[in-house]
Amino acid sequence: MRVAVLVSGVGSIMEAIHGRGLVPALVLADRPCRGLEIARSLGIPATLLDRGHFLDQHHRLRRRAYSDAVLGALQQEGVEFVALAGFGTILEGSVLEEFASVMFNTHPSLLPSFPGWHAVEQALANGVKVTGTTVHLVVPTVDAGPIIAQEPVRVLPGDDVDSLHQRIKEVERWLYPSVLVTAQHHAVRGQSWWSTDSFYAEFEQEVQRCRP
Ligand SMILES: Nc1nc2c(c(=O)[nH]1)N[C@@H](CN(C=O)c1ccc(C(=O)N[C@@H](CCC(=O)O)C(=O)O)cc1)CN2
Ligand SMILES: NCC(=O)N[C@@H]1O[C@H](COP(=O)([O-])[O-])[C@@H](O)[C@H]1O
Repeated sequence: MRVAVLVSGVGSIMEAIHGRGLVPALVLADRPCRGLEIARSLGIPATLLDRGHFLDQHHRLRRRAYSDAVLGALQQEGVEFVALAGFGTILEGSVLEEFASVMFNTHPSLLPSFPGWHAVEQALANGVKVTGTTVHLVVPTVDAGPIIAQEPVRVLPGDDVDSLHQRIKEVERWLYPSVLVTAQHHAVRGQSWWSTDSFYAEFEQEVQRCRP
């Protein structure tokens, strides 16, 4: 299955996906970031599709124009499966339709708590004792897609955003690839494959094999 990973940050989740043998056909970033550098160092085709180049568009059209450009880049590489890994731009329109039920995201909270771009900060600000990570399908409403997997992470005394986020990432780096490795054997565009017994059974085996 030809997989694309979309990044905006340091790329440690993308690196973990690669480390589990799921070699991306393309890594795409919406801004210059270390994730692109890591991809190139791994010999993975890497594209900067800078969303800053779409600022001349009217705000309402900007996101649509950018999303259409992402779709074009994915189609050019024959991508069949998309994993967002710290990708910082909200997508809309045809790219979401084209990759319905085969576009994934990993989010650093237990959705529906703390959606958005500042989930770890919000968990600390609200004083929760347990947060975690969520793997979900990407739909037009941000962080509202069907949940595929979740894992809890305890908040420790003295945690700050960095320390808590690093512990969450430690979980993401085994949980997200476990979902993706399994899903590539079951995912069918436009079908609710994630609620089948066969997917869940294989996913559980993958988790038992890879959970630290
Ligand atoms: N249609 C969807 N697009 C995206 C989703 C999604 O679920 N549906 N997930 C996000 C990833 N994400 C949270 O997991 C997320 C990323 C970015 C934002 C956001 O507010 N972005 C701002 C700019 C933020 C910045 O760069 O400072 C924006 O796009 O205006 C919220 C949630 C990826 N896309
Ligand atoms: N709302 C989206 C969001 O916050 N995504 C988060 O960005 C980080 C990327 O880490 P990385 O750059 O080290 O791969 C991950 O923790 C991911 O959950």
